[in-house]
Amino acid sequence: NCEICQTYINSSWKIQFDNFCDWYTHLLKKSTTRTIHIHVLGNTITANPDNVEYMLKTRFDNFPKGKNFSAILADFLGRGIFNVDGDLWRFQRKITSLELGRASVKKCAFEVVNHEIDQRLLPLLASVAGKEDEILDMQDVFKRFSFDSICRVSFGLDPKCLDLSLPITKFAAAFDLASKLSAERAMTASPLLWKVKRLFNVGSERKLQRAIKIINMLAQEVIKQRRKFRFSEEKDLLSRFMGTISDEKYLRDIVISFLLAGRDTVASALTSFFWLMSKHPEVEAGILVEADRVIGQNKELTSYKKLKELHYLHAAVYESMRLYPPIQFDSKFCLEDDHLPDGTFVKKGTRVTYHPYAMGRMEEIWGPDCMEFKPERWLKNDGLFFQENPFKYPVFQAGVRICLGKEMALVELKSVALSLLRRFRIELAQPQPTPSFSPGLTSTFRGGVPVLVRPRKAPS
Ligand code: HEM
Repeated sequence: NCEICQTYINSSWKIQFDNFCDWYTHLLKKSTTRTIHIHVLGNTITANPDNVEYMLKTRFDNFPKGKNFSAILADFLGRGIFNVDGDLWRFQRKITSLELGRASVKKCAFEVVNHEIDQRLLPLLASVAGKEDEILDMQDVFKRFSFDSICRVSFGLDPKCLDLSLPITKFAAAFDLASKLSAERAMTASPLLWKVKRLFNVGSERKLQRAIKIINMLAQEVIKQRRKFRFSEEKDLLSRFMGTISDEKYLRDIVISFLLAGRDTVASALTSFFWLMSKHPEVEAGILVEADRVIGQNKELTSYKKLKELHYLHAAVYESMRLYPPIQFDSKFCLEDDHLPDGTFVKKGTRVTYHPYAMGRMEEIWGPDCMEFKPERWLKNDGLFFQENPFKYPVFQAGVRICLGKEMALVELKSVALSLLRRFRIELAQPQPTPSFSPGLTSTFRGGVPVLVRPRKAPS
């Protein structure tokens, strides 16, 4: 009898909303506690920062990923860090945070990313700049860029050196499909539906298994090449794992989790950032003015230290992910009956989801102008960036399992933004008033983002 569940089952939310997350945002705004429950999914969803802090920090142990959710992603992510709790998670988190936390890795990430930009991204854009008939899908370009970057930083490999039986685009398509079909599993009213399909290897489950097979080939090749290049002498994340794990399947799961972590999130953040830039020339101008002041006119960015001095750019990147978080929502599983700080009772076994996309649109968190794109909201009077409470902005998650690649991601986002904006003006090839997202584990623009690239008259 629940109206919301009826709307979910017959998909009638599509009449009013372009995106599923917009419908949830609407429901969460109407709720006085900013928490709702979708009975048919057994899912409590919240946009209340106190609840988010409670589940991600205060009562972290009572809100793990859980077996039900892990089962949904098990075929795709196996025992990779994104899909496990307990000792398996602690082990991978420890190795990863030690490796990614090293100052030398941050410096190396800056160098790798800027090398990728200079050698691949800029020449690609320059080759189409100013040509009216050359349309580029920025989303696709950013997926390639972030794939190369994560392979080089985390695995110490350039994808070009992989001896692949299929073109890299086939792997990319398989990745996108596996992410979409795995996310769709989570949206079915009963897990029985996809489990039966998997048992008989039919429909979407058949496609998913095929995509996973292709992804496994890629991960296998990464491990093979790393071994060939004498991993023990190298210092990269994969070599660290290979030094302690001999189980090939486990290593493969780890590689796949890092590809997903590093490729899709960064590509998604860059895509929505440039989509917003095409609509906000005043912000673009602000970034260029700051760059000229801090780096110097006609001078190139040469150090990680200088990048950190670009506060307006940093604010613009944060602001863009406030409105368009790469991971729009994220779910945990309640182990024992609990009460959230807003008074919501959560029964043992319930899926509990925090919703960064909706949280970025809440007036009580961001004020009455919450729907506007305003990097200034992140700056103090002295123009320095001000870090908001992470539980109000859980774009990188927050608390005990906060994203381990945050710093690396910010280096990538800011370096790409700066390099491209200083050389080109990127315009949408077709008007696209609001983004429409396709289902997936990370937010993806349906149909990509086709653009025209124009050279800037004089480099600023
Ligand atoms: C804009 C880019 C990024 C965003 C928005 C982002 C966001 C997130 C979020 C929301 C989670 C929690 C996911 C979950 O538990 O279900 C997460 C976890 C994680 N992220 Fe990121 N991420 C980004 C880039 C990266 C990059 C480049 C890496 C590189 C290695 C990375 C590595 C990780 C890892 C290892 C975890 C798992 C942490 C754990 O479970 O303890 N992320 N990230």
